[in-house]
Amino acid sequence: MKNNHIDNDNAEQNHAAYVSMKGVGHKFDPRPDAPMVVENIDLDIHRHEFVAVVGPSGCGKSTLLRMVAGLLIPSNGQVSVFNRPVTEPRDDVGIVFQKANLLPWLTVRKNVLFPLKHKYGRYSANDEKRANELLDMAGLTQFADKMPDELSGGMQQRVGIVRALLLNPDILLMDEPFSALDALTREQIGFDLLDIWKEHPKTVLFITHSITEAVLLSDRILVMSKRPGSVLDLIDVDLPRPRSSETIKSTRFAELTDTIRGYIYEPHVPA
Ligand SMILES: Nc1ncnc2c1ncn2[C@@H]1O[C@H](COP(=O)(O)OP(=O)(O)OP(=O)(O)O)[C@@H](O)[C@H]1O
Repeated sequence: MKNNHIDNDNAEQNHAAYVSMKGVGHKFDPRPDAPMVVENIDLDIHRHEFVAVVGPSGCGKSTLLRMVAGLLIPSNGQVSVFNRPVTEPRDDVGIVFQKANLLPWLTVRKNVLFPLKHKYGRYSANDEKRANELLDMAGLTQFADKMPDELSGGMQQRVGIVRALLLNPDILLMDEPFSALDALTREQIGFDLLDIWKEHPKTVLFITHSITEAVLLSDRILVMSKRPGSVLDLIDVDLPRPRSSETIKSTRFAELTDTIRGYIYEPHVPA
């Protein structure tokens, strides 16, 4: 009976909006006549859902991500996580940026463990074990004792993802994490990310300029208009998982990418 309760609670948690944006708008310039950067964003993300955000350069994608992280408080509306308004920087989010920004004087393993050491002053043998498991999952076991400059760009980016995951955040915010990588590495690391996400479910907000990457990885895609960024569409990616290179060849994949291209390359007025 007790277990059923726990299961019901979890089911409810997973189904409820985990990250919620209601009427979110922002402008950096506080003057009343200054233009908005983003406006009227309504978005509910479920727990452990993978949501990609696409839209023209400057439409406010990173601004949205920073608001979820609590690094920026919206001028209008509210961002909440599990029904609590985000009012300050959250320490339960992992952020992965375009560049891994590894510390060049630490080995890969020590880079991955660094945030724990920084946060708690130390890390345990169990943390080290988890770091090794995640590094293994990311195909980096052989490189754990190497220095960052001995790794390729794709490997460094994998280290950055492992570093963000080791803190076991419930929310993973990814801001164009693969944009500095070549196309092949980019596709492979996308599949690696999906494997890790399956093993360690997280709520993911993933910003990308690549329409194919958005379709390949996510459950839903938020398509934003040009500045001031607002919601043009929220597209369900009804492609079966696990996704693979076969997925890319499917008719449905082509249909979904075409729909998004239509939004990005043809002028559209938000509804
Ligand atoms: N700290 C800031 N102060 C003033 N303006 C800012 C600040 N940060 C971002 N902006 C402006 O807000 C707008 C949205 O920026 P943001 O980085 O969120 O867009 P984006 O969609 O992520 O862009 P890109 O795809 O080019 O990375 C841009 O016009 C940018 O110049």
